[in-house]
Amino acid sequence: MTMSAGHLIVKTLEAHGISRVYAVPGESYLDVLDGLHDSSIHTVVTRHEGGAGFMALAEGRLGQTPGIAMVTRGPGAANAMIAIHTAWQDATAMVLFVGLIPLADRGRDSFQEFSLGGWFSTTAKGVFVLDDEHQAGDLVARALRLASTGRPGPVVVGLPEDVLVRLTESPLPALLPLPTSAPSAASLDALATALASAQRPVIIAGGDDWETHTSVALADFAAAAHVPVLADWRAYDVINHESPAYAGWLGYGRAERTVQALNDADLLIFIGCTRSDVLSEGYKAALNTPTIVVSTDAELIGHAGRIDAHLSVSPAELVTALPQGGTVRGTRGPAWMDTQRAQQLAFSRPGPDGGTGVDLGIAFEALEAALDPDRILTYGAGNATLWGHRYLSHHGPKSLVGPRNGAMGLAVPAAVAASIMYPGRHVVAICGDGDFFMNAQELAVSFAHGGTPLVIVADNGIFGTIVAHQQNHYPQRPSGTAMENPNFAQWIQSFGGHGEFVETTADFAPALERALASGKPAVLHLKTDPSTMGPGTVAHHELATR
Ligand SMILES: CC(=O)[C@](C)(O)C(=O)O
Repeated sequence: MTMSAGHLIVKTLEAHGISRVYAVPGESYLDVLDGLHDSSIHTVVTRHEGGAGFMALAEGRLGQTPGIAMVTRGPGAANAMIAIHTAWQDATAMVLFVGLIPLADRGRDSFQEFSLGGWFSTTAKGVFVLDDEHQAGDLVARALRLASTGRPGPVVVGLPEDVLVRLTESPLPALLPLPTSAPSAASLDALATALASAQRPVIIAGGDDWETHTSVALADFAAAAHVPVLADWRAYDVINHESPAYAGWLGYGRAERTVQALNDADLLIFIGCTRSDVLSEGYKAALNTPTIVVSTDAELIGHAGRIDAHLSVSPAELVTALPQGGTVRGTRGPAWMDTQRAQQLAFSRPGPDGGTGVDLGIAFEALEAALDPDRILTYGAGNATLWGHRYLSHHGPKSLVGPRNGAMGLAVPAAVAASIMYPGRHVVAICGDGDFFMNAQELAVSFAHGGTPLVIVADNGIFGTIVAHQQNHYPQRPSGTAMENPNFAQWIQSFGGHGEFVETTADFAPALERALASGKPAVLHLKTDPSTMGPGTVAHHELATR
């Protein structure tokens, strides 16, 4: 069948199971937009390309296909860059389509021209340009595949506007199954032997590649084998927090004890993640501990320190092939795991922070109790996220989106996308005031597409993480870290949403109940104490020195 390259791109996306694209329109890719007009794909128009990119990232993390964003030429690509960096560092599958200037105008510094490869090549798995209309389908199929295989990540595809309208008779590309593998009997034996002789093993699980049954299999195995499981930074949803093996998480704001567990361990098994900069506390913790890594990334990008074995399989391929946990206990009793677990339960038990305004320690206890177990939580960056990390629980995979690269502005667009994807589930963005207003505009998209996210904004009027660093290095000289905020409750009300301005701790729980019952996109604007830098025992100086 004859069709334009732009339409063939849309047909290929449909055939690959893509159900939504997140787009800021541009005249450079009109033909793709035209193809979307009659497509089963739902086009979610966002208000900023950073929002489109972050929503695609959320789709890639919470769904079954890479997330798709579409933007136009230099300005659009520039705005979308933050999501590509995040998807790269976080290892999340997404494809960014960028409409480009016509081929004939190339190299003349024509209107909005830029170098796609120059901008993205160091932070994407691949950068392709469609220079031949007959390749349109194959290029899209290749981009989707590359985004998902090995270490997942972002792929960028440039679409010159004149190539998009050319006609082609190329057929839809065949759907290629993704590669599968299985751990060898020898590597499983070696893993079992190492586990059976370890007294203090720890499993560290992370990445996006978890489903309910694989997460349950991991939890069952670990509990029976008496091995505590720690979650990677902002991958806390890899395991049900009610599992007796779940022992907390690593990364900024972590319990001291989780790092201690790494340092005390005599065997570390990383599944779906690596001993990264953040996990190793800046390339310091447990670098020389006997280590088994389970990852489909042959290069193990970002891994620091010792490796005794690398099983090149996915978490699913490993955990469904594991022996019964009870067979690899050796002489290890439950004490090591139980101690870690007990300490995690204590760490995650909310308590008051003190200070003025809304006490987040108390508010988050109410939040944890009010949310359904299948809640989806989204985060941006900043100290405000730490209350959620510490006090809110996950009960299964694909229920968290947070920037492992520390990118601000992710929480709102991720929540909007999550709520469009999963209507009826509680979706809550946990934001500081800095993070919230970096991409707050994307809440407008919820009104157009039916999502009902709740945003909790902890407004202390400062970029708190940076103030914590300043207190450590330049005491009593805060500089460049203050903000003036509008009333965010009135702001969301002006859209037709539910907004409440909450100034006292006692007012929080009733406001939360009303927000969840409202059936509308909602913002709870909490005034909080700028001198409270983090939850509970996370002291100012401790965050600042990390
Ligand atoms: C704690 C902090 O602000 C970080 C590390 O930048 C983040 O939240 O990503």
